[in-house]
Amino acid sequence: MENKQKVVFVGAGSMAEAMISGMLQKELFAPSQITVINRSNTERIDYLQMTYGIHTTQNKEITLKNADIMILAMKPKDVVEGVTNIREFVNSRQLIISVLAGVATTTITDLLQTKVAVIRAMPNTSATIGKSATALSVGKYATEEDLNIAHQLFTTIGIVTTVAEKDLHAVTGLSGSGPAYVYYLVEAMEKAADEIGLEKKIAKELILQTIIGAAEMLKTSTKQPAILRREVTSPGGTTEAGIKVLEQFHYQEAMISCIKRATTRSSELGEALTQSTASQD
Ligand SMILES: NC(=O)C1=CN([C@@H]2O[C@H](COP(=O)(O)OP(=O)(O)OC[C@H]3O[C@@H](n4cnc5c(N)ncnc54)[C@H](OP(=O)(O)O)[C@@H]3O)[C@@H](O)[C@H]2O)C=CC1
Ligand SMILES: O=C(O)[C@@H]1CCC=N1
Repeated sequence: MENKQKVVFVGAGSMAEAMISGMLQKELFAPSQITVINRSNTERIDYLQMTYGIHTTQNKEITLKNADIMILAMKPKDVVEGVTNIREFVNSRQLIISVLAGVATTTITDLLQTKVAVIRAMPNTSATIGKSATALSVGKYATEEDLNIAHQLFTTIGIVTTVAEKDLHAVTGLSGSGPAYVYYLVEAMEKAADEIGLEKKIAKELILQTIIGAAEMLKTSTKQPAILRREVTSPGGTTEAGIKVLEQFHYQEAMISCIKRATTRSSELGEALTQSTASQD
C-alpha cells in the first residue's frame, strides 16, 4: 500500500530498530518517510541511517512539526524529559504512538499539554522479522481512524490486537517481555547441551529446530499444549523423568510468578509517572 505519511521515532534503541526493520520489509513506508532522533548517541543514529537508509535530521523542530506520526520509543524513565522537549512541536493533527511500558496515554497528553491523539502500543522485538505480537489501546483523543492507522502500521511488524488500556500491563508482562523468557530457556538448553557433552554447533541446530517445531505445532494443531506435552511423554520414559525435575523446581509456578511480576512492574513504571504528571484540570 502506498502512503506519504512521515514517521518520526523519538528514541532510537532496540524497539525502534525492531519496528523500523519490520516496517521497511513490508514496504508500507519507504526509508525516506522515516526519521529517527534520540537524546545524544549520534553513533547510534549513524548506524540506523547506514543500515536502513532512513533519515536523520539536524533540525528536530522542522522534522517534528512536519511529522504525521510520532512514535515515542524512549525508556519510561526518560519520558518526562523526552516528551517535554518535543512538546512545542506537537499539534493536534498528529498521531502520537507510544510503545513505552507502563506509561498511560493520559501521562503523555498531560506532558504534551495538547489534545492530541495518543495510541499506546505494546509490541515486542520479534517486530524485527515481522513476527511481533502487538496490543494497542486508544487514548482519550484518539479516534477510530487513528486506531486504524496504528493497526495498519503495526500489522507490518506482526499480529495486532486491541485491548482496554488497563490490560496493557498484563500484555507487557506476557508478550512484551515474552521473547526474553524464550531466549532464557534457550540459554539454559545450550548450557545443558554443553554439560551433557554435545558439540555447540550441533546443539544449537537441534535446539532451534525443537523450538520452531514446537511453536509450529502449537500454532497448527488443534490440541491443547498439555496434550501435546503428554504425547511426548512416554510412561516411564525420558521426558517424564525430566519433567519431574521441572516440577520439583516449581517450573510452572516460576513462570507464572515471572509474568505476574513483570505485569506489576509495568504498573509501577506507570504509577510513578501518573502521580507526578497528572493534569490539574
Ligand atoms: N526492548 C523491548 O523488547 C521493548 C521495549 N518497549 C519499550 O520501548 C521503549 C524503548 O525500549 P528500548 O528500545 O529497549 O530502549 P533503549 O535503551 O534501547 O533505547 C532508548 C532510546 O531512547 C533514547 N532517548 C532517551 N532519552 C531521550 C530523550 N529525552 N529524547 C529522545 N530520545 C531519548 C535513547 O537515546 P540515547 O542513547 O541518545 O540516550 C535511546 O535511543 C521503552 O519504553 C520500552 O518500555 C516496548 C516493547 C518491547
Ligand atoms: O523490559 C522492558 O521494560 C521492556 C518492556 C517490554 C519489553 N521490554
